[in-house]
Amino acid sequence: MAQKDAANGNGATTRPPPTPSPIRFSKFFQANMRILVTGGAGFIGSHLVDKLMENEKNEVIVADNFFTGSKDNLKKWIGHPRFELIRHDVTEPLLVEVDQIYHLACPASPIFYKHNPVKTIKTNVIGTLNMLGLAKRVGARILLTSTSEVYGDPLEHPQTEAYWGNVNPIGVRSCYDEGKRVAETLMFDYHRQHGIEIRIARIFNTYGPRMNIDDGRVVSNFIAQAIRGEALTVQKPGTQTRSFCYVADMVNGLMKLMNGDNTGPINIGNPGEFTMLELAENVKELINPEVTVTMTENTPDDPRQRKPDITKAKEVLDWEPKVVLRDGLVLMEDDFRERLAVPKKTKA
Ligand SMILES: NC(=O)c1ccc[n+]([C@@H]2O[C@H](COP(=O)([O-])OP(=O)(O)OC[C@H]3O[C@@H](n4cnc5c(N)ncnc54)[C@H](O)[C@@H]3O)[C@@H](O)[C@H]2O)c1
Ligand SMILES: O=c1ccn([C@@H]2O[C@H](COP(=O)(O)OP(=O)(O)O[C@H]3OC[C@@H](O)[C@H](O)[C@H]3O)[C@@H](O)[C@H]2O)c(=O)[nH]1
Repeated sequence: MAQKDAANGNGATTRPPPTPSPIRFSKFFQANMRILVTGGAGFIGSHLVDKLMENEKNEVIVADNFFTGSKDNLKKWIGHPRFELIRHDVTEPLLVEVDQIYHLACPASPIFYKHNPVKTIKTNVIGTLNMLGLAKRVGARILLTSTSEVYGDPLEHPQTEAYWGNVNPIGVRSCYDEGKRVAETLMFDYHRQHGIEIRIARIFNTYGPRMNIDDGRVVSNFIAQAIRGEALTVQKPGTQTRSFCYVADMVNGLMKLMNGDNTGPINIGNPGEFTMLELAENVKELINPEVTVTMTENTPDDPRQRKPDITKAKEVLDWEPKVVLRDGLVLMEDDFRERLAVPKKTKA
């Protein structure tokens, strides 16, 4: 029971939250909500920025080092009076005046986060410390995009937020898994010690338009392979499972979490669970029935199963995903075909 309470973030704060800028309480000047999105040039971040920019009361600042993200993802906002883009690495302090911080900066694809593992840890630990320091100074609310990888290779299925996980602390994925676990710890310590308003989302594998074509994650790999007419590379054994969430559902969940009352951690993901062989069959059927499926070597510590229990998100956020995998794959196909310049064959 103690485990459940701690996982739900019931640790009491010892201090009142820091005071936000006086402009928040100004009588005559209607200030906009100033929102910082770290990692906003990336896949999820840029979709979040699109949604935040729809609200004319929001001013959005993106801070990104462009390691996996791109200005291209934000091109429609560059030059907009309510939008600012800063080339910045979150491992360095950032001085901006904001009311909310969506802290996404961190490579998400295993290929990229394993590329420079020490940098990945610095991004998760020093980057999160810096953003918490900023939140403390300006009295901002901060949301961390944590991950299903905090559950490691889970021994409980599906995973609830109360599960403490089964993570290898010294493996090749640890820079990310353990990095995010420390980031969660820092969030709760700043909350308890300094009264910072925190929100933690545990995101499950998310897919959709605008993913890097060479991102290396399974959905983008299979879709690009199917469009190019290449074999779909299922890593062994192929029976490992994942739950895939469409990006629009994810953004909706993150915004509800930020603007709600619950600190989290809260699982945000789609509970539909598929083996990688099933995913390959779906992609093949929907996108290119002529491609073959080939079995390839897997990487160390690949989790065997993952499925979110989203009871808490339903209860406290009134959130659940709307887009089923087969619909989401088709939406993503259109975007990938455009970027790969391979139009759909029309039936003769
Ligand atoms: N997409 C998923 O399936 C998934 C699942 C779980 C958690 N998440 C988390 O969500 C967040 C966004 O994921 P994504 O899929 O959009 O990944 P992404 O790689 O497309 O985006 C990450 C962004 O962060 C930037 N970045 C990386 N290191 C940085 C640094 N040190 N300083 C500043 N910017 C930096 C990158 O350039 C990129 O724009 C990440 O924190 C990731 O861990 C994603
Ligand atoms: O070409 C491929 C790529 C991957 N895979 C398999 O597909 C499964 C999913 O792999 P992905 O690379 O998409 O990523 P994972 O689900 O392991 O991690 C993902 O979800 C949790 C997030 O925190 C991570 O940031 C995200 O990358 C793995 O079992 C992997 O072995 C293939 O079968 N073929």
